[in-house]
Amino acid sequence: MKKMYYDQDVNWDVLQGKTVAVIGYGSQGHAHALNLKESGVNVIVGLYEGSKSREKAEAQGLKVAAVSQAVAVADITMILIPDEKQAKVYREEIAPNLKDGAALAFAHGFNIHFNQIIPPANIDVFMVAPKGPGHLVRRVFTEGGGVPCLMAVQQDYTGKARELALAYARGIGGTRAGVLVTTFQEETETDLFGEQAVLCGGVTALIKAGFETLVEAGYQPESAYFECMHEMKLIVDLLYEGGMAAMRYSVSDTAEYGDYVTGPRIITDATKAEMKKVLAEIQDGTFARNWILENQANRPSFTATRRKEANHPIEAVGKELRGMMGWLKKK
Ligand SMILES: NC(=O)C1=CN([C@@H]2O[C@H](COP(=O)(O)OP(=O)(O)OC[C@H]3O[C@@H](n4cnc5c(N)ncnc54)[C@H](OP(=O)(O)O)[C@@H]3O)[C@@H](O)[C@H]2O)C=CC1
Ligand SMILES: CC[C@](O)(C(C)=O)C(=O)O
Ligand SMILES: [Mg+2]
Ligand SMILES: [Mg+2]
Repeated sequence: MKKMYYDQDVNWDVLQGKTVAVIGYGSQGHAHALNLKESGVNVIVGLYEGSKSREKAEAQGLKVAAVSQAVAVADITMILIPDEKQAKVYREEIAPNLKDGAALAFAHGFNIHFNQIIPPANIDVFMVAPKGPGHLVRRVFTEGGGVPCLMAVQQDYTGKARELALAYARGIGGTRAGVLVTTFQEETETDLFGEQAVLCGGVTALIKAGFETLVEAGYQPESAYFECMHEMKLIVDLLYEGGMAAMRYSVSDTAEYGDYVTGPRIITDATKAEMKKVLAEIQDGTFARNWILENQANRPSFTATRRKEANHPIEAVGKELRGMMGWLKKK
């Protein structure tokens, strides 16, 4: 197995006396800022004038400043605003304020790998990319655990970039779970592939196809929802905790037999061939170009699809059923 880095491998001293500017206070931003602060790091959150997030960050005990001011006082600037907004904010507010020898950090390699941000030579550039949604990076940390991270160094101007990245990963809880060294290219391509083909695109397409098949055959939507969406989390929890063996141990032998004979009829060689095409379009920049152009055109296709997806019948029945689950309402 490749070397994995854990808490005991970290030189925590490299963060002593340093200030981290966390730019953005959304999914990843709030998790990084709060986890770092609770790990004893001096954090300042950078937001724009009139940002909706300001009140929340301040209420949670964080210092907040304009992006330019936060970068100017920071030793490490972690960019945690949406990928499609990063290049403009970098050009206008971050680049002019970066100190010689400071570090610029990312949680995803898109803008560096696809040349949307080209940093100057006199800074460190690293990535700490949690392999999980920001709200879970925060929740798991408060429960004493961590989310595994990928770590990469693109520029090592100070000679300390790797130590700094590892210490940063510890500050957000990553080295509790394990940190793997990678490159910006590998993280960018695997992350885009994973979210499109498996984690987000693949899973939602599978759930919708299952739900529609049952409802179109005359079964109750509530029953189809429990079967295809609600129980997905409970099955995935077992995969998370103990791999496929733990899931197959807990389900009935009838389910395990069905898993073996039917799974390969659903995800076929044709599905894998399509996955390879998706990966090729990520690798050759086609996906990145389409996403950048979609944003330049003010997201017509993204907005229309988001609206259509929100109106899928599984969302209406799910909302009603989840409304009766008191423990979910509290979250
Ligand atoms: N979401 C995730 O779990 C993961 C994300 N990543 C990566 O992390 C990065 C951040 O993604 P994510 O957390 O989803 O981002 P979000 O969409 O959650 O970021 C929203 C935050 O950015 C702020 N923001 C928006 N525009 C600006 C601006 N011009 N200046 C300052 N702040 C601004 C928003 O403020 P307001 O609300 O006031 O508009 C809000 O606080 C990306 O690179 C992404 O690929 C990596 C792993 C997982
Ligand atoms: C799976 C989606 C993700 O890559 C993530 C939570 O890791 C993202 O970009 O949000
Ligand atoms: Mg990801
Ligand atoms: Mg991603």
